Amino acid sequence: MSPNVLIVDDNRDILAAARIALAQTGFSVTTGSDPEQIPALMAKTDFQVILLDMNFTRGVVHGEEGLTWLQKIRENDPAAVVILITAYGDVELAVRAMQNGAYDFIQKPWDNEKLVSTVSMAVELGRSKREVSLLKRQNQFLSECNGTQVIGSGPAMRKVLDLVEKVSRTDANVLITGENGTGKDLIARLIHDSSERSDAPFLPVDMGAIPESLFESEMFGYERGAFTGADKSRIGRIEAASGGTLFLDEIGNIPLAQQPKLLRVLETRELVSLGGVSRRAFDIRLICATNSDIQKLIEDNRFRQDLLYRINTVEIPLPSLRERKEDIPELLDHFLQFFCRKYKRPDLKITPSLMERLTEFPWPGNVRELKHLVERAVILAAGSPLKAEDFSLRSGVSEKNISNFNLENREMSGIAEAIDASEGNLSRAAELLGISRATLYRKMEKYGL
Ligand SMILES: Nc1ncnc2c1ncn2[C@@H]1O[C@H](COP(=O)(O)OP(=O)(O)OP(=O)(O)O)[C@@H](O)[C@H]1O
Repeated sequence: MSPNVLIVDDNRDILAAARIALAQTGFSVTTGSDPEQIPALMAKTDFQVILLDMNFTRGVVHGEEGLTWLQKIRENDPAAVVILITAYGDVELAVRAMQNGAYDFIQKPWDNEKLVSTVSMAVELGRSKREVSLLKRQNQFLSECNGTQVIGSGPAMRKVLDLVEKVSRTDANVLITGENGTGKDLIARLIHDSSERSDAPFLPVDMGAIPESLFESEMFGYERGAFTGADKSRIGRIEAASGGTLFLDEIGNIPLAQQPKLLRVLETRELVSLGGVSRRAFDIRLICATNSDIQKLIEDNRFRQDLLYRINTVEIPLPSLRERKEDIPELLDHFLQFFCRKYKRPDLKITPSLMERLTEFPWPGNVRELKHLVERAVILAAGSPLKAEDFSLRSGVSEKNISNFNLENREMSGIAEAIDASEGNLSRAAELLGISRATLYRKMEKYGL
């Protein structure tokens, strides 16, 4: 669908020239010569960009009319993207307009190419503003119904929350490390929500999901014509998070060749979009996360040390669930209550002996796996109290559980599953595992089972 652009100017020649230039490039253009028409036009059409003259009364050149109409437009639609048309050399007025919320200004007489590129950028900004506001509403909804509450009052989690509280008060770059499902995303959101940027967007980007060939255009944006198929300009993820927090998840997946480009942009806090020439400043708080051993990636020359220095001003390591077993009963109770409410089931209980078994389970997929299995148990259980089978610990792996490929994790969960299957009979468990009882004891001790 072509973007709708409204142009309001009392000079009909200006209207005609702008209409021709923009319509030729695929915009759907509406014009008006009297600003009084603006409210009615805005009620009828959803304009992605409004181009507004500064002076409408003959002989008046101080621009107050433009500023008044800018304010009215923004009252009507706070997300409206307005570009002001100013007389040549009236930079002071243009600056005032931008302080009052205009996106940009264009001086008369303009160069058509500049007009088209300014309007294209403005359309993109409006689009990403709407996306971000949708994302914000989704985030809010998710945290309300999914409980972004961070559960865990044991010493390991208290240490994490203490760090979170300290970094939230600053704008420092944070690196969150931990196995899959330990809550890296949750902690990143918590830092954002507790920071001064909480009213601005929190924009998560999965670095593993961006193909190398699209890295620059996705992150830094691109200009129209930058590559085949770039039929309009687009801002990148960094600018889309402007004013808020950019959360780069799976940072270990950034291709090595792209790392110096990201480093430069983070150092200078300025970027040039693909195919562009001008530098644009941005203002973001950066949080990164990884489940990889980043030091190992550096040793293997797959991650740059200087980029790590840039992103890990403060590092927050998240403990695996095995390392904070004390929180497991609390997490089970929390999710049990949450899913019983969600699925309108009566209060399902976990007996103390099952609680003990679940606390001893190694949970290779960490909190995500625990949450997922509680949800399944609540949906499928015949009644209260819940039984071990309701948790199907034997198939207890979560979709995203990459740490499951770790041999030690596999051994540990294999042993826990065998003990589970033999209902605590260790001779039988050793038999199932094809090892001696003594070896089983040794391994149980090793894994704290
Ligand atoms: N301490 C916690 N309290 C409550 N819920 C938690 C906690 N930690 C994690 N969760 C929940 O577990 C699930 C997985 O958490 P999250 O996505 O934050 O993990 P992650 O470390 O980012 O995982 P991945 O590395 O796979 O992206 C989410 O539903 C999250 O809400």
